[in-house]
Amino acid sequence: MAPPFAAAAAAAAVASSSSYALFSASADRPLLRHQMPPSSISVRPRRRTTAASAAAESTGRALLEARDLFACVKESGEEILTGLNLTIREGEVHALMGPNGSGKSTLMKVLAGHPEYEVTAGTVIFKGENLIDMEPEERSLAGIFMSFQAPVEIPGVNNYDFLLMALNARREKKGLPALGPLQIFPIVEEKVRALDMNADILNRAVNEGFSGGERKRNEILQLSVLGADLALLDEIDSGLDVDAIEDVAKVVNGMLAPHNSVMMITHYQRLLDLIKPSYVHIMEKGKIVKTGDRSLAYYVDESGYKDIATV
Ligand SMILES: Nc1ncnc2c1ncn2[C@@H]1O[C@H](COP(=O)(O)OP(=O)(O)OP(=O)(O)O)[C@@H](O)[C@H]1O
Repeated sequence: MAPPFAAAAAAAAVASSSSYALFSASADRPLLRHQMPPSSISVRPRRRTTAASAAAESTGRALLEARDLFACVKESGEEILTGLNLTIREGEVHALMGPNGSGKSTLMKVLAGHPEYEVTAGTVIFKGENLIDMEPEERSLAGIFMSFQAPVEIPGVNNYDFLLMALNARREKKGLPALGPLQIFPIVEEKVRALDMNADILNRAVNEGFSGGERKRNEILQLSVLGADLALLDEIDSGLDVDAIEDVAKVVNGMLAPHNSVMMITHYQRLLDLIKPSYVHIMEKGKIVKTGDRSLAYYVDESGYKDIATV
């Protein structure tokens, strides 16, 4: 039997960003309309930041500001985010760490507009606009991209067609002419090579039958082709071997530009050695309880964190 959302997803792939397509796929409902975050890609390796230089760097314009954010699971009403505050400025890299179940993934999904969650109090301003009022596809259009901890399949939607259609939808929104398959192929091919992916992956359905590592790389491929002002990366390092993490980090670093930002969830030091964070946040019970520079991550172990009260 055909997957229930396959036809809708195929149509929607033309029109929507990957993040919205994936929400819709997981929520088993049809996708809506075109979205196209700006693609702003240039290369600028991030330098290591000390606490002092991190503070000194906080002069960029605020990209995202969350204030006293509370959110619950829509179905059960269970409160997950419990008064979270966060400011991400242009050009910054934020690492989100903390114990299992502290709400890190939920925060990202709430920011991206996942339909399973409801914001019950607080505000989120993204590029000067009220993010909470925006539909998921509008958030994507505004420049938010989320890569999932467990990327879902979109059966029946060819991976290359998905990229081409999503990219052209974005270009259309920006008033740019559509590109033909042959025009974007060299660009996509170069990015596939940078991620050390097999080009055959472009001819397969999105994530269908992909290994865990291939799914993760495919998420980063989407990000690098489509671009984002704010990339939310949920454990892009989990399930990847060392070489793969280096490939992924290289691509993410290559996308960093003065005006775009990254927030990444990780449990591991090694990712932070490769993608240098401006700030590290420790999350506990639905809110950020500690913010510091890279050195804060050394207090985090694989089960979450050591005694944060002593940090
Ligand atoms: N849709 C949902 N339905 C029910 N409970 C949920 C849902 N989403 C999140 N939760 C619960 O909210 C809490 C926070 O989950 P979340 O995935 O955000 O944590 P996390 O910090 O990302 O954890 P991990 O490090 O294990 O990935 C968990 O107890 C989780 O079970």
